[in-house]
Amino acid sequence: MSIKLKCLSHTPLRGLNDPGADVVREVDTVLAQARAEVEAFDPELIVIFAPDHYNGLFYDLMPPFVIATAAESVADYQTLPGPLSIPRDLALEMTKFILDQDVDIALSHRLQVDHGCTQTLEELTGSLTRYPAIPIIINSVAPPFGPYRRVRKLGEAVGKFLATLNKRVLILGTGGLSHEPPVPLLSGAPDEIANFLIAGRNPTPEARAARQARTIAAGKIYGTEACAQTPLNEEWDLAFIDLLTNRRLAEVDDFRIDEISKAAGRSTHEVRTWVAAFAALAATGPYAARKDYYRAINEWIAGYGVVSAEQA
Ligand SMILES: O=C(O)CCc1cccc(O)c1O
Ligand SMILES: [Fe+2]
Repeated sequence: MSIKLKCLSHTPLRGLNDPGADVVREVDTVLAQARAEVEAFDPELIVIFAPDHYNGLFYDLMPPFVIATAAESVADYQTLPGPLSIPRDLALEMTKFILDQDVDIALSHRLQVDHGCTQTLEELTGSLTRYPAIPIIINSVAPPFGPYRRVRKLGEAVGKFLATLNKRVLILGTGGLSHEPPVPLLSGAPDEIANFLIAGRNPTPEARAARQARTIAAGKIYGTEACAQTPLNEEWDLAFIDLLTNRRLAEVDDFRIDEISKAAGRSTHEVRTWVAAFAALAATGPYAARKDYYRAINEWIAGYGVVSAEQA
């Protein structure tokens, strides 16, 4: 068993509403390096913890955690279409193992995944099918959320399963850090928006284009006084990265959902995927982690970070 981890932000505005060329180049360089490391590691399995943004999962039945044996990209924004390459039997075995660890997880034999999963797969591997990958979706965008300690337990269960395999495994977490894109809330929503949040699967191309235009417009004013959304919070982001790299993961058990939403934005909870990823790695033994990159990037609506770790 050999395990490596990468956690990084995603943003569908990359390429659609870019910051200055120097910042774009900086991030390109960081991602090229990360991708080269993945290529050199040559993983036999990827486990990707990802959020969903009302593309695959809706309030008609909103699960806290889902694992999939088959999944297809909805190709939102500029992401790749097509199926992921999921090892079906191994995903089923992992599901049973997680349940046996007293962690409830929903199972999908036909999941739709969005940029929250596919962007990172593409950035780190060049496609959606380069390596066998098992996606685990953690609800991070559609409140209410369970406590962070449950996410840590989920990660632990996954890590214990990975420790039983004799494989090179890459664990990925995608999303965060601080940010609040214009994702509507069900609470108080007018009927049309409520209907979308409850049962908005497979929107028309026009609806997708309108959503993309809304996000781009938000990116153009994000962080200014004209913007109603909670701004980026570099201090929160760096403290969170510090907690991970200093192996203080247990502290997430004290995280307060509402406080984080207020301090760093409602979508900051995508860091739940990072918590699960690190908990999985930590369950396999001691680890060493490093911060590869951080910058608060308003144009992308992203406290943008990249962190790597491996067994020590
Ligand atoms: O739900 C949507 O369509 C917007 C999603 C979105 C926007 C900006 C930064 C992100 O990280 C992100 O996920
Ligand atoms: Fe996101």
